[in-house]
Amino acid sequence: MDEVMQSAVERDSARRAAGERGCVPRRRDRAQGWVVSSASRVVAFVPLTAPSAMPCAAPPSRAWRRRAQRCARSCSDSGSGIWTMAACVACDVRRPRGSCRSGPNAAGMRACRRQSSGGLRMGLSSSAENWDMLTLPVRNLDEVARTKVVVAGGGSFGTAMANQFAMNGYPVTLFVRKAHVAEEINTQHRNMTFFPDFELPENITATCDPVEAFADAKLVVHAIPVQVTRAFLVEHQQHFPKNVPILCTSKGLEVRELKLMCDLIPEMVGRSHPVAYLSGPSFAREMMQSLPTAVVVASKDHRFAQRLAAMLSSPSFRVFTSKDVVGLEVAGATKNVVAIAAGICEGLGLGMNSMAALVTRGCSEMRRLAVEKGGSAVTLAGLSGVGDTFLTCFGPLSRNRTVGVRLGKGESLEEILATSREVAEGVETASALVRWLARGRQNSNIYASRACVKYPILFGVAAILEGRITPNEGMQQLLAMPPREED
Ligand SMILES: NC(=O)C1=CN([C@@H]2O[C@H](COP(=O)(O)OP(=O)(O)OC[C@H]3O[C@@H](n4cnc5c(N)ncnc54)[C@H](O)[C@@H]3O)[C@@H](O)[C@H]2O)C=CC1
Ligand SMILES: O=C(CO)COP(=O)(O)O
Repeated sequence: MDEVMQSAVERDSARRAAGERGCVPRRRDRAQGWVVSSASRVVAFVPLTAPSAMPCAAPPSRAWRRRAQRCARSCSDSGSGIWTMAACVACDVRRPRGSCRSGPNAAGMRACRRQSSGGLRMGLSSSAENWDMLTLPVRNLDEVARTKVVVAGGGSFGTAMANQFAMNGYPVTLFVRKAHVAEEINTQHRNMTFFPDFELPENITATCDPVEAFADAKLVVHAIPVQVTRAFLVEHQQHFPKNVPILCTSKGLEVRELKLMCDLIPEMVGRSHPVAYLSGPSFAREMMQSLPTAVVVASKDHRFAQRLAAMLSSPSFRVFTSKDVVGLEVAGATKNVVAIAAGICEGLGLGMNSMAALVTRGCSEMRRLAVEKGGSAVTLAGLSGVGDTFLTCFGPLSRNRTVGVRLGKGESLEEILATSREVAEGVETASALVRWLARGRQNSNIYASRACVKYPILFGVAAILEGRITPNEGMQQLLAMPPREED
């Protein structure tokens, strides 16, 4: 057992090593976990378990596997479901001498059983009040294996989401545009365009045929860039199964009609489809590496958000829920523009004082805008607000930040876009945002609106992207603003 109970540091480094080698969880072990292996050897064993349980980073010892299997069988016999087994396995890992029946959490287990006819949260920190809903989509392997998830968009985030669902046992169909991408995923289990270094689980398949893709889908994950979402839905929504739930991961504001995804998607697909929105600091590459990540799923239907959280959660992926769809959506759209500003600051070499000031004031603009549109300031202080802003402003993997850095170094926007393979949503969203803020004004008057004074960073970035001012002039204008009370 000691070899399994490694220190947190050892655990982390082993998982990171697995990620760096391009290893992915390949198959579900009989003890209800994932064997993470390279071509030649097992690198780690990750028990399939609820979010706060820690994975172990060493291959399981034979004694541990026997105990875990016994534990899992006993849970299975009592009809407690897979999450119960997983929790027991995790519990067993952490308490070498404990077992399902005699462990220190036996009382909690009984309480959970009473609450939810089989749901169990042994050793986990949060309350069990909603556990019955959380257990639903992962109650048993057969049910999970029948729950087809379709991910629309074979870009970097679509692939990372597909990987996340597939690792949790769901059969995933990636709906992609290019035949060669589908072919590579089906035959080589790799998305050679975005993640050639990662082997995908075998329960991910890909197709370009919308009829085949969406047939029998139980959940559609939307990972298509914001500006092409309308056209995408016009073309393909007819193939969606009736009332199929949708999880949207795109972040931005539509240029054409100044709509957030939470306005656009229900309008396009009809109100009968439950829709949830995922946001938060989550670089696709780090998710592929199974590096610890925390996100938020927001939906007006909290039960739906909880259901999705349960489907997505894994030892390296923590999913919070929220009802504040507007706050989360405004944050996700705006942080990309703030990240372009941060990149410009970096590209101009203005130092860390100015960077910290700029990002902080950017967060303040985001918060004011979200509250103005009906969101909550609490959301803006959370993962989808400052969390994602920090990641995108300071993280070298950010495409929006990279656009800013290149602008700051003197490249033109045309040059940058012509040489970028992936979408940087902030570019189009910036000009949509200023029009949204200055609603009612003629285009030529937008920069003379009161909103321009209230949101100087958002307007500044838009003006730079539209070529009205240079990055240097943009920064000078910010510094030249009159002193005011901090808000
Ligand atoms: N990459 C990341 O780390 C994260 C991205 N996101 C968001 O996810 C969304 C998608 O981003 P990525 O996958 O990273 O973008 P990407 O640029 O990597 O891929 C976009 C995908 O959309 C497809 N696509 C483009 N136009 C299409 C059309 N008309 N019809 C069908 N498919 C089309 C492309 O073929 C490509 O596969 C964006 O809104 C982004 O902000 C959210 C969190 C993290
Ligand atoms: O939204 C993201 C991470 O949460 C990705 O940001 P970029 O689009 O700037 O890479």
